[in-house]
Amino acid sequence: MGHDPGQSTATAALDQHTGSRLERSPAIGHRWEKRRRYTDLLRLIPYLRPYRTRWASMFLVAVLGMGATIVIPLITKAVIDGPIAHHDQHRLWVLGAVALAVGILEAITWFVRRFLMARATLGVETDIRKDLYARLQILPMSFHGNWQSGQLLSRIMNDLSTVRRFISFGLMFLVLNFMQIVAITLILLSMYWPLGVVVLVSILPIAGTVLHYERQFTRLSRMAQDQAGQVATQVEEAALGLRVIKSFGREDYLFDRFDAQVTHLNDIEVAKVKVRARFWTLLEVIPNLTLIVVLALGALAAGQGRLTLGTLVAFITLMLSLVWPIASMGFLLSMTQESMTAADRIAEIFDAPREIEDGDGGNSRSPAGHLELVDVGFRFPDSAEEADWPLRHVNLDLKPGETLALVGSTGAGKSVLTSLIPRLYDVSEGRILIDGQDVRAMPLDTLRSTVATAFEDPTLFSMSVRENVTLGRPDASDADVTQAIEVAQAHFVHDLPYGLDTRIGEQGMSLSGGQRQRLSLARAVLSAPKVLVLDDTLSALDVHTEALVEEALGRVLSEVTGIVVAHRASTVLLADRVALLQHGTITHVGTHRELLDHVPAYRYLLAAEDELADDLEREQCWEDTQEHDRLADQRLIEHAASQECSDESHEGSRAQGVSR
Ligand SMILES: Nc1ncnc2c1ncn2[C@@H]1O[C@H](COP(=O)(O)OP(=O)(O)OP(=O)(O)O)[C@@H](O)[C@H]1O
Repeated sequence: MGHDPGQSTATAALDQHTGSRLERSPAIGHRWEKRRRYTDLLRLIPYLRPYRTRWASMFLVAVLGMGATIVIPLITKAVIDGPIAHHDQHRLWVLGAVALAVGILEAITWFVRRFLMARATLGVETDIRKDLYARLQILPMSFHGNWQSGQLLSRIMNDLSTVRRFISFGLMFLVLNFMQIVAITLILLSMYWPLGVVVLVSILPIAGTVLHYERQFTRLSRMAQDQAGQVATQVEEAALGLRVIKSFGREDYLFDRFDAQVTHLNDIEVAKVKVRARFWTLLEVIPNLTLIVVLALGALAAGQGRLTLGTLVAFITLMLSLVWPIASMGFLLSMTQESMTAADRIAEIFDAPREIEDGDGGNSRSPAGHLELVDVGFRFPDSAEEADWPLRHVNLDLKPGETLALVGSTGAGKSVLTSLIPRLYDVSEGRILIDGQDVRAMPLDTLRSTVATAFEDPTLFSMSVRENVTLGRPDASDADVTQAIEVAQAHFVHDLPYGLDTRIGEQGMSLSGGQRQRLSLARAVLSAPKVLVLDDTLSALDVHTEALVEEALGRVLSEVTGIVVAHRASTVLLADRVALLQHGTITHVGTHRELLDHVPAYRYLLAAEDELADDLEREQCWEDTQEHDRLADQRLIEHAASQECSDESHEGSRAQGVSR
């Protein structure tokens, strides 16, 4: 094949705009070229098992239809060489009736096959889709960090539909057409072998054409599918980031980016169409050319009496019935290539390593919540060898019921550290223990019901407020929900149009940042964990609401082991001790006051001086108030005592008076 400008444009475009992304990402890459492409498609075939009876019936009906297609020309031959040649009207009626019956049978098989097809294969698509979704749920954070959600979306929607179309339609016709071509060629050879050989020889260029275009088409199919994922990502980002885009007035900029991506998808599709057009044209032209040759040679043979007229008519009719199966092979083979690359993209998700394996250590007793980090080190799974470790030699020991504030500069690794506890990531070295048991040995269900996290950037789902809050504990009673809402000071939910049953928008966008944080906090509190992790959960609250939440949270934290990521002194005061995270490790642990007094880095981090001063003042004020209250109480007691004394003396003197 010569140089294809359409294809090169598409390739260059993809390299420029998405190729770099594809190559960078270990998850996508061009691994597919090295894979055994057929096996990925074959791996999906077992999904047909529950529907095998329907599929087998569909196939049998289709074979019956194919048989009818082949039989009709043979009846035609019998009619021409028999009743017509011998002027036998009775046999003509009989054979005519048989031909009509076979024609009706063929029509019925078409109808039944289509009816069965939908039922046999839509279920397959649904089953694979459910399994894919389940797989996405258990794949680790590192996988989701690497993959654009648009790529996942396009795989779970477009690629699966491509595979389903192939399984329901393409695969069956590929097999049927192949059977039809072989059967008709054999019949043609047996009818008049010289013409049969002509037909057989014409299959060679057809096979050559298929082999020639197959690789190009596969490559372009894969590029188009990856690019469709890029487009889906752009749409998703534009929808989610609409507020930012509008506020910066950058709609045109986003549109241009989208336009570029869609144009590249278009270029690839055009390149695909060009390859397909050549491929299909040859597959259409070759059988038609063969037909012309057969017609000429057949007419010659019939003229010389080596072939009956009926045989020639049947031969040509059968040849004509070969044109569609051969021509459609182009379409079917391109469909096969597309579904192979689609299956390959689906297999990349199924094959992505799980990384976080379920622990099998049984621990039946309910955990107390003693949390230990022993020489913990962490680096991201796909980070370069020479990259720094975000965390190294981290040691912590939190007794049940103790709360620790984790303080560190932005990007110090606080979130990463907290995400190691529920095993969103696994430690790279060292151990995390809960009640002496390594978290990696705990069943994930147990671990994640033991540890609950409220994140700084809370995600809410498109469901009711109640469903969002009870996510970690679906069986929570109304009283529990009310209590969690009380702790999180999320009373605003009662003012929503349908209260707790109000459906909140995509990502809870109809709520403010602080409202979302409070629902996320209520969710974490409600799940009644033994270890509660609050990753800067109160950052979006105003000081008054924060103070109310902290007061209620203090009660919750006294019953669980808590880690509170804190940037503000007010939050730190929730904790019994504070740990300072610097340079990827815990450098100091102590009380807030100890660290304030002795660690300049801590002082620098926590206090804008005036905030610190306020804070100290508040503490001092609180202590003063306590002292004041104590003194007041003391005075009250003394006053009451003196009252009692004076009353007594009064009573006494009255009594004396009376006695006197
Ligand atoms: N998925 C990731 N892959 C690679 N590096 C990451 C990833 N997530 C975070 N990091 C890096 O790890 C470091 C620690 O991030 P982390 O989110 O824990 O910081 P943090 O202390 O919680 O910061 P902040 O106070 O701003 O929330 C940062 O340098 C960050 O860039």
